[in-house]
Amino acid sequence: MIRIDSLTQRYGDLAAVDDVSFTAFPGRVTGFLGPNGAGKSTTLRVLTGLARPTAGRATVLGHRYTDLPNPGLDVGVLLDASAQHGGRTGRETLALAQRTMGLPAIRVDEMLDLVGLTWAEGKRRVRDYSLGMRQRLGIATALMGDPRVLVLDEPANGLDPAGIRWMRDLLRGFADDGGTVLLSSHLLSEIEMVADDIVMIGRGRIVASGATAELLAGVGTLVRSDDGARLAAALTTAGFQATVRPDGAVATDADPADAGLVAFRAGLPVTELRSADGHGLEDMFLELTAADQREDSPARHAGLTDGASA
Ligand SMILES: Nc1ncnc2c1ncn2[C@@H]1O[C@H](COP(=O)(O)OP(=O)(O)OP(=O)(O)O)[C@@H](O)[C@H]1O
Repeated sequence: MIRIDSLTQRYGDLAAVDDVSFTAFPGRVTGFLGPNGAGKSTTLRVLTGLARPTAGRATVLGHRYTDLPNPGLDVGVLLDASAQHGGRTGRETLALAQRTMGLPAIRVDEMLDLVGLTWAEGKRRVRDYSLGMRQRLGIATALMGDPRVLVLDEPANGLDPAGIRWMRDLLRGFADDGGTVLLSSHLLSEIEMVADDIVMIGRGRIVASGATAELLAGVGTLVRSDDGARLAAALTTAGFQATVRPDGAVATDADPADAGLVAFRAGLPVTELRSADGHGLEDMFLELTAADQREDSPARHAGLTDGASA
């Protein structure tokens, strides 16, 4: 299990991570989703002891990462595959990790096999690896100590479609065996395919979190009039959740009949009214991110911003 509790990380005036709380549970893949600069890497750096937080706490299996005696045996980490030492061969990279963790030398060959790097590729220097090969090598290092928790920052970067499927199957298998997986991505399609739970972050704050299926089901109804802001306000006043999408339509948890009635009572002619089922996570992600970037948006009052446990 991974717990992030009221985590804040400031750089000068910027709150790169602003009071973020969520939990990643065993047996589940938790997708940490957000646009560039949202605060994902900063959160993962604090979680893995590379940065000290301004406030709050991040723990793996109940401990701070830096308090784990041999962290590689508990948590596998891949933060930046391109940062691996270019002068070492893949095999040397793995051998270093194997010795650091006090594991038998056979683990090097086992891990090369597991991630689909050949004997010849293992002998090549990392600087001659493609990004996809570096991701595979990074995964091999992360899995070396047979950990119960995996923390991965954008692991699909550089992988070809077959590699992406391989990664997805690997993470699924790891979680199905009882492991905890936290992976960050700005690729909605990637997260949607693999994550049981999603934590969405925008500008350092959680904008939504929960089971992937529930987040999708929560989209509800789409209603449009010529004044989206007034319509959203009327729906919110009537006790419904409502978010103005970038295209001006309002997404609400009211059913279509209630949404139509609220618009009628507010004197707003409805130009479109339909179930929003079938909207992909991408729409929702864009809505929530856009909403997060507007101060005092309806979404901020819609119960989607409480940073509840995933
Ligand atoms: N060491 C630092 N000093 C100052 N600002 C920083 C530092 N590290 C990160 N930031 C800023 O904090 C914010 C969050 O960055 P972070 O790298 O955590 O985002 P991210 O969600 O991982 O984005 P990406 O998908 O682009 O990797 C950004 O505005 C970034 O410029």
